Amino acid sequence: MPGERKKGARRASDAVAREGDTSQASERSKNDAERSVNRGEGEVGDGSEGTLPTTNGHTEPPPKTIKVAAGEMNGATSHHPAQDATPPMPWFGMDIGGTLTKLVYFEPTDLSEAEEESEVETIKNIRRYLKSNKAYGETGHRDAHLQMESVSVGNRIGTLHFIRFPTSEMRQFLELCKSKGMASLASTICATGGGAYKFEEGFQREMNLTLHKFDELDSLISGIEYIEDNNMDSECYYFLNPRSPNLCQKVTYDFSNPYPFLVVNIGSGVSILAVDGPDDYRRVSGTSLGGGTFLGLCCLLTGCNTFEEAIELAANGNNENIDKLVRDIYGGDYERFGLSGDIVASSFGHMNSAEKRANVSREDLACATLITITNNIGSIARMVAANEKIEKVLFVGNFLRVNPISMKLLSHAMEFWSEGKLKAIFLEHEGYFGAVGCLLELMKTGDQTTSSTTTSG
Ligand SMILES: Nc1ncnc2c1ncn2[C@@H]1O[C@H](COP(=O)(O)OP(=O)(O)OP(=O)(O)O)[C@@H](O)[C@H]1O
Ligand SMILES: CC(C)(CO)[C@@H](O)C(=O)NCCC(=O)O
Repeated sequence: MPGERKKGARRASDAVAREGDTSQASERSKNDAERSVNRGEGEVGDGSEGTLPTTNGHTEPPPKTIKVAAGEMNGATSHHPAQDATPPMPWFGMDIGGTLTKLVYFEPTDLSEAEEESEVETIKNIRRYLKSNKAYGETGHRDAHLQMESVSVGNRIGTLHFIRFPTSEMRQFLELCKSKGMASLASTICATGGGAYKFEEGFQREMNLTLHKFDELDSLISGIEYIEDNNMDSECYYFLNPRSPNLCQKVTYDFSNPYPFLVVNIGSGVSILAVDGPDDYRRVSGTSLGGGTFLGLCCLLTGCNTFEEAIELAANGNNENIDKLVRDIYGGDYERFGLSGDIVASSFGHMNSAEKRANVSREDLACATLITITNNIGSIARMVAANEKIEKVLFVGNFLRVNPISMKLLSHAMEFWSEGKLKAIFLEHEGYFGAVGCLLELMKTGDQTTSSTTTSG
């Protein structure tokens, strides 16, 4: 595994007031576990527009308003010295992953009079189109519940909007961009993820757009640090009593003293990073058994077609019809080594029996697949954490979207197998950090990478 130390990701929040000198931070950490948030078993999002559930299936809270330091909330008529240093609008960060493309759109809310007057119609139309819809074409979605208001990016104040679509729909996305006049606006778009390389030529050919590429792991880390800084009261959480349906609670986690921590990014595949400081991380491990494996196997085994369907099936299944448990082998616990009878001894271990195979449901198959993949990721994360002597483990990536089963399993596995030493921490913006990091890079570029807007629509 590559273990090269990477320096380069920078802490990027600067202008937003961060509560927290050291004394406040330690006060906060004392209170850490105690600010509990309503918690229930998550229902599965069906992706239907206007009714997107939050991560845990609750009704969307109103978009969060972030505190901004005095003097930073410029009115619409004020002038920004910073505006000369920002690239031409519109401002997007794009993470083109193996399964999903994530798009973060930064809408400035501090436009000066001059900017408003000079803003071309095409940009106004794009803003209107993005904001007035939650669905774009057949498969694009805006996660309105994740929207962040009054945030500072590159010395500008505005709203962050979070949008995703399947990477397999890239051609349709390019068509949509063309139809909205995007191709005529900027000569460069900032992108990260493997697709920034794979689709570079396509963007150039179809849209006459040059992709300005950023490394996906640099972007991931800087995006995590930025969002955590700017949404610090409600970004990180963990589960208390993850195994108990009645006692399980989602609790906010104070991450104001973060280093060192491990990031387990569960996308199509899994990357594991050790983060030792703001500019200091290494990719220490990874596995090809990730979110893509779960979805691929589930489609094969159950005939389902979407991630949402796979998760819903899993929520209604019983893995014990598929997996061989310790008690199926021992008749009870394996006491000598602390293996309780209800631990999975062999994933899919019952499936060599024709009789058992005849009695399994699609739900059982989806459930066992989800548990198999999740437990394997949990085991690897635990071994890496032990190896690196790191106790805080951040799980991110869209595999955790609408997936409380895996989050609770990971929470339990981390705590149980480490005898309480390791903590599984989750982040509300799950799979969007790479795109955010990419946006931060764009906002640093000024006029260097993008040509000025020349057309009106
Ligand atoms: N609507 C969805 N469609 C497809 N997969 C989804 C969806 N929602 C969640 N997922 C899960 O999220 C995974 C993709 O996560 P993510 O977007 O973080 O990774 P990626 O960037 O596409 O992959 P990689 O980083 O490996 O290139 C899928 O493999 C699937 O398990
Ligand atoms: C290839 C990437 C980095 C693409 O995001 C990701 O899918 C991944 O980390 N896969 C696992 C590769 C490994 O076995 O380490």
